[in-house]
Amino acid sequence: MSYDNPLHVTSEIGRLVSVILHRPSNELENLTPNLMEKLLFDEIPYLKEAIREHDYFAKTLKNQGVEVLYLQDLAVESITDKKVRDNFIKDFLNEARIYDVRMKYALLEYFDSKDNGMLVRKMMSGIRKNELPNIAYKSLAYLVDDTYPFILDPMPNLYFTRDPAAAIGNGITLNKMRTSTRNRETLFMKYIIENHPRFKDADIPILYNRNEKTSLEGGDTLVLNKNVLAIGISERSEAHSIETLAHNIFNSGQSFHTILAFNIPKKRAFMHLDTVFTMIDYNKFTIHHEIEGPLTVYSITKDNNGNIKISEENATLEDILKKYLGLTDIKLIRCAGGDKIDGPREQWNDGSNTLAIAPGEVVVYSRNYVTNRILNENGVKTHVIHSSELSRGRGGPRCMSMPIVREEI
Ligand SMILES: NC(=[NH2+])NCCC[C@H](N)C(=O)O
Repeated sequence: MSYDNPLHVTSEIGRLVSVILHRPSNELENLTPNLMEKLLFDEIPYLKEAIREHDYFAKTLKNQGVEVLYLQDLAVESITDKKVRDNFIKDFLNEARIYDVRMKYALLEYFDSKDNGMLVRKMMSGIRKNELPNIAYKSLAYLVDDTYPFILDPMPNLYFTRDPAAAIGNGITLNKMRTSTRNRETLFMKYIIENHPRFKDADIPILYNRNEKTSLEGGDTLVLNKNVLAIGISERSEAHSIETLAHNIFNSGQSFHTILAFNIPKKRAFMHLDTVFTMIDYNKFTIHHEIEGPLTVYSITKDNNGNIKISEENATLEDILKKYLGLTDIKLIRCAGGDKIDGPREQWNDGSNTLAIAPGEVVVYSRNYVTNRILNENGVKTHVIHSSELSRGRGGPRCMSMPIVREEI
């Protein structure tokens, strides 16, 4: 199946055609206990095993006919032009929180000496102070914080490709991330969209931009169908961002006419909407039972004068979904059946965070076996992947994937 546009995502469940992943690499070897909180990890994964698990994930997708693209390769292929490469390095350093000009210059020289492959790898993995021991000028900030081991912080969350950018229809959101730790990740997709031969001439609508003031992350954006989006107002995505996005989407000439904004609890276990809610079939959804309770959903539409209209929906989640998706029968499948112990345990390891690769067919983590069994009992086909190390970053199969093309449903 081929589409005129390199981005084509009009649902969460249409057969997955192409997806962007990131194979974890040395950035994970730069996690230390002191930095875990800042870098949004709860544990330190064992890299060798994480790679093995991730390769299995990629193989599972390829075996189902999915084209797997890697973020690192796309980034390298986007900077073949010398001018683009120079700008890329410049932008990267400007966002790296290195304020001393001489330090910046030393890094510029260091990056200049690398080929494109090594350049991208180093940007991702971070630079330890002891990698550049002979740096001629050490800034006061460098010297004062003697115990801080990095000149450039690593980006261990890169393998969650879902979050820094998201395809919606033929457009893309280049996200403004909630934390500065993840904000640098979005630069890669910006350069890819602007410069990679696969994307650069396609005139892709930018539905949200990384220089916005308020945050929006891809784990909060779900394309329910070609007319309706669900977006989380969450720990990571702010209400104002959703209004801006609504405005841009309604004016992008696409078929989307409604955004359902889910106001979910602002806490780490629920960081994005997709940690508590995903769509897995025409009428089936995974859900963490704690969001069924008091949950406010706002519908955002456009009135006849082209203005944005917001109304609070006073109905159950089930009725809201029925109403907006035009369905008569809906199944909400609770994480671990809503059990008081298994539910939160499996949700913590992304039991609800499934990646649909076709209607009723999902990729799931092996460790969430209670939820997986319930999915099977409900007629959902599960492709089970290993999950000892990958899950330590608090993200599941949906977080680890950025679909760019799905078949229409
Ligand atoms: N779409 C998602 N749920 N992504 C999960 C990202 C996990 C990552 N450690 C973070 O805190 O940002």
